[in-house]
Amino acid sequence: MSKLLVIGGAGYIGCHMVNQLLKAGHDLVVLDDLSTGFENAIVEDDIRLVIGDVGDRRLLDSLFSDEKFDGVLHFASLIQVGESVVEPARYYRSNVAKTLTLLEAMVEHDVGPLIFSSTAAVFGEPEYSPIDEAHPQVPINPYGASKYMVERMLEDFDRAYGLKSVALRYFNAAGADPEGHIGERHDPETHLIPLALHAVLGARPPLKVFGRDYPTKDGTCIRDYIHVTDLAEAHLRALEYLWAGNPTTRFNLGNGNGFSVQAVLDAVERVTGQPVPYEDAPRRAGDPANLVADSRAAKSILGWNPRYADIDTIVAHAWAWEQKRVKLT
Ligand SMILES: NC(=O)c1ccc[n+]([C@@H]2O[C@H](COP(=O)([O-])OP(=O)(O)OC[C@H]3O[C@@H](n4cnc5c(N)ncnc54)[C@H](O)[C@@H]3O)[C@@H](O)[C@H]2O)c1
Ligand SMILES: O=c1ccn([C@@H]2O[C@H](COP(=O)(O)OP(=O)(O)O[C@H]3O[C@H](CO)[C@@H](O)[C@H](O)[C@H]3O)[C@@H](O)[C@H]2O)c(=O)[nH]1
Repeated sequence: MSKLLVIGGAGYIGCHMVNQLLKAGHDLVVLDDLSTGFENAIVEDDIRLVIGDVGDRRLLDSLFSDEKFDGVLHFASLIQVGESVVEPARYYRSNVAKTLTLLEAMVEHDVGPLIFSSTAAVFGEPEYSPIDEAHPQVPINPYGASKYMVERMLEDFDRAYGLKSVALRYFNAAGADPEGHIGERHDPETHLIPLALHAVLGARPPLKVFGRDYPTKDGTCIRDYIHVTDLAEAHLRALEYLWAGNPTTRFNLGNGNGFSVQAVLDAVERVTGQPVPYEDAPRRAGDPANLVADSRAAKSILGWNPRYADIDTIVAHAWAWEQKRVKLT
């Protein structure tokens, strides 16, 4: 059993990670400021939740003095691309400066290794597809740039101070815990699958399809949707990889299958048995036409094998969660 610090563990991906780490028998402390997360997303008993900011150096010093951690998983970040263009200062402060504070504290207290939540947005407009780890990194918005900067810091911190890390670049995180206890809860919600499900439930106005004039088969944008449980599994594998003494690196995480916005709406109709109310809308600024991962490195090096690659399964798990949420409210 290892002792782990999960930062941002009350958020969407973090709470699925907490669930999986507990199932794997690890001992956890969650640090979260609850700015976008939910205390009741941590459904398990006996977890120490520290409510605080990852940029609070005194808090980190006391946490790292109190407990001896075998690793840190860092999910805490601002995550909205559009907002990052309008408020870059907040994004660089939150995602870069606060992460730097964390890295400094980890080095000083000799804590490691680190698993960092990165994103496909570090690549910008793709030059080829599927996107592998060698693809040039030219982020086109402050959100992607902030994650790219942290990736660079991680390389430098390894070289200079020996801090070992893996940056995991998620493509489109989707779905929910197959057992139905937890799921996606962003406020405001900006992601396609929950918005389409909310439109089916009548909880929101019709979904806006952002652009039908992309150079794709049906004119809508293509993305690689990866189940949140499979993402969590990759973190466990990445921890084991680092504990085995392997070097600092980064991996792209997706299924390698692209689904257009229209194909996702078709899947939502198949799963819910109801049409998705939608209207066509102009393109959303900053959306690349096609983002699909080449995850062969994660598969061969980490032994990662996504279990829920089927888009209907991903949507079905999200649908089960959304129906439960509606009953809860
Ligand atoms: N959702 C996706 O599709 C996606 C895709 C690629 C990468 N990511 C990355 O995955 C990570 C998690 O994303 P998510 O969708 O779960 O987001 P989320 O907003 O649901 O979770 C983030 C969590 O971090 C906490 N947090 C934010 N700032 C904090 C701070 N300063 N101190 C302490 N806690 C703080 C929030 O309260 C929240 O619980 C992020 O780093 C994001 O950039 C997400
Ligand atoms: O109301 C909506 C919402 C989304 N879309 C489209 O659906 C696709 C997926 O959009 P969304 O679910 O918002 O995800 P992305 O914008 O692809 O971004 C996600 O995936 C990125 C990596 O691929 C991460 O960096 C981001 O954090 C994460 O939000 C895009 O083509 C959008 O244009 C719509 O047409 N209508």
